[in-house]
Amino acid sequence: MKIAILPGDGIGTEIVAEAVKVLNVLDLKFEMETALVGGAAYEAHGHPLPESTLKLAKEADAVLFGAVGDWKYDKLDRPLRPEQAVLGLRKNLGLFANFRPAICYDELVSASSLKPELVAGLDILIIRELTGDIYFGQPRGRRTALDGHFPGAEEAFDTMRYSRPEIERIARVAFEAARKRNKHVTSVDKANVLETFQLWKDVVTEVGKDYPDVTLDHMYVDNAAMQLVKQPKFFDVVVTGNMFGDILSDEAAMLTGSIGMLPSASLNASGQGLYEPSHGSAPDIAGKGVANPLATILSAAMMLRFTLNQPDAAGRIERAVKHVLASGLRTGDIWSEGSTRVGTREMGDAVVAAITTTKITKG
Ligand SMILES: NC(=O)c1ccc[n+]([C@@H]2O[C@H](COP(=O)([O-])OP(=O)(O)OC[C@H]3O[C@@H](n4cnc5c(N)ncnc54)[C@H](O)[C@@H]3O)[C@@H](O)[C@H]2O)c1
Ligand SMILES: CC(C)[C@H](C(=O)O)[C@@H](O)C(=O)O
Ligand SMILES: [Mg+2]
Repeated sequence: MKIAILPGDGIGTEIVAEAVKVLNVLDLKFEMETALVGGAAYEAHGHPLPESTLKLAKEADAVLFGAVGDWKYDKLDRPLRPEQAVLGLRKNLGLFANFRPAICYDELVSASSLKPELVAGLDILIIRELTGDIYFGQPRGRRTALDGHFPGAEEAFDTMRYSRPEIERIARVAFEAARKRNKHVTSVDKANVLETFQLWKDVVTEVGKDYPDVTLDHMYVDNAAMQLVKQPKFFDVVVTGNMFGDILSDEAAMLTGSIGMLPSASLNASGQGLYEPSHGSAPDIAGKGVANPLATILSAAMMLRFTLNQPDAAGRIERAVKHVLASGLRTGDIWSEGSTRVGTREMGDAVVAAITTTKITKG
């Protein structure tokens, strides 16, 4: 089993180091190879996604990714910006299905932004389409406006688009996932305004006919943003497009206590996957040793379950994380009165200790 390790920038290097530490105590044989990506790769090779990094990612069974980006690259031309690396990996590896589970652990109910009764037991799966939509649609660019409110002015434009097969395949992923859960899919769109999302709604409805055992409802994205904080437990599986999924998953993160708790898996049609926390490189706390590594550690668990066929090892990591939270250890983002504040490394060490010494994480 070969894992490409791409730590990236900012807290990416700090949190990936902890996930690698956890993988190393599982008594499994992995070959791990590390490569530069994002701003770090731009500094060293002049490109955020060098050919050698892309090749390594393509050849590996799975990719463990940290995060990329920093404000200091804001002035670079878009193709050279660190964020293009993550988009390039998603496109080149065909990683169209992004799973972002928002689970509120019992121990973190008080860390959530919502009242305890709204989030206790919360378990939502956001399924975000990851290789289409306005993120990748062409044409895009800048030009002089010929019409609109200010003809003659400089304007910029992007293209929102989805094809029927793209919508069909992500819808099937969502219905299949719902079958293994609470059999409820909410498709989030903006069909009242956008042609793209009228097609989205039509296709999801058609695919839904093949899954009569799964309840399907449709919700406009603005209402979904509200319902997520009004009654989050209404949701089971949420399926949506690339941009709405990006925004709603950060919102859902705060139901779980912190974006530092939200792992993700991005899969292609053959099950190969890239695993990364849903958050970014957090330049505001980078280098301080305070970032929460649990989203990355939980992403490594998803990698073991989804791509590397090691569900027992995945379960050991997940139980170890619960055990550590139950013991009261908290990084700053999830800290509350009465708990013990720890840094990134101490949190990783505690997960390792739970795996290696605690009986409850075995078997
Ligand atoms: N997949 C990715 O690589 C990815 C994802 C999102 C953003 N980004 C990039 O990251 C950079 C920063 O973006 P941003 O500030 O909008 O989003 P961000 O997710 O990096 O940070 C948002 C806030 O959450 C906090 N935070 C994030 N992860 C945390 C963790 N593990 N523990 C504790 N606190 C955490 C940060 O300190 C910050 O206050 C930008 O360049 C952006 O493009 C990259
Ligand atoms: C860094 C950026 C390109 C990325 C996205 O928008 O998909 C990030 O916000 C995410 O959620 O993974
Ligand atoms: Mg995002």
